[in-house]
Amino acid sequence: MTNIIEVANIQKRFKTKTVLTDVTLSVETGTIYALLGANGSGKTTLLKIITGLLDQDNGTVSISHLEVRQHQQEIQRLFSYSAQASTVDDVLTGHENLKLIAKLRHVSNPNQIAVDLLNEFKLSAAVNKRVATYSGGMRRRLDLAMSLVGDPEILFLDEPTTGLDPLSRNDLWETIRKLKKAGKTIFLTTQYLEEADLLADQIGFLKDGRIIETGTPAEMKQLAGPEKLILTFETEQLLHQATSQLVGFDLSPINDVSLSVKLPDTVQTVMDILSILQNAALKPVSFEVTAPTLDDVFMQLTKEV
Ligand SMILES: Nc1ncnc2c1ncn2[C@@H]1O[C@H](COP(=O)(O)OP(=O)(O)OP(=O)(O)O)[C@@H](O)[C@H]1O
Repeated sequence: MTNIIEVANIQKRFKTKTVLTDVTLSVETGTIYALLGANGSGKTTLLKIITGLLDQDNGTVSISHLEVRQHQQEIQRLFSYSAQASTVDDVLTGHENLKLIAKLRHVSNPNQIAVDLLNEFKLSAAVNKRVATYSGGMRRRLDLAMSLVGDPEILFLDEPTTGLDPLSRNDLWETIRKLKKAGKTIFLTTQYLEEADLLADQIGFLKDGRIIETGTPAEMKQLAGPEKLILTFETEQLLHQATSQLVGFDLSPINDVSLSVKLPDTVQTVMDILSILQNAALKPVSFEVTAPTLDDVFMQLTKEV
């Protein structure tokens, strides 16, 4: 696998405000990279720098081994950029919007491209309707369709599902997955942990102008610690008895009748614990193994030190 995007030591300040301190990341060809960060953490600024819309103060960006600032024109053919604010024209229909972009990008047969993309993005029913009448989900789908005119290798999507209802969000996730299957490289920004978890091959966590953690969703979740076993007993007294039997395990009380146990080796530790409880005739009313979520990691990483 080769890296199609390489970002090294990017710094950016607006007047006296430093937004990006030192950002380094890379994206493998044909994968989805999710840049995760809170509001105002600098995601859009970084995206604009990577796509050459904004100049950095320091550091380098290359796409397909070409330095972005030196090769603006060659690079622009390789990617599309879907900004947070929709760029579709409200007074035009979906078909007209697509045809216009196709003409601007000098694509042959703009009419056919528009028809094909409207079909692909389930917008054919609205082909002759003005975009002003579209729902948020349809508008985002049209945005994405427009970004595919000219068949770019890389798609930059700035918060693609912000403001969408859960159904439209799911639809869009499905579309993004399909685009990856078709070989596209996708770089998206998001505030949604679930989105990063479900879509990304790699997540970069942006905070205080740096990527403070990076990894697969599974690796990121490991930062929040191992899985836990939640045990619930019928009475407080039974819980006390169980606690005194489970010496040497990493226990934390949850409430009067429940506790959690950290599981360094999930299956073995659960078997050991249940066997100890069985021998002591202490039957819990329920037990559940819980995996850490990206929410746990987010909480941990955004905690002020
Ligand atoms: N042109 C500008 N001039 C001055 N400050 C700016 C400019 N653009 C962005 N900023 C500031 O830089 C910081 C990062 O903004 P940016 O839009 O990159 O964050 P973000 O992570 O994309 O946030 P959001 O999720 O809210 O879109 C913010 O504090 C913002 O006010």
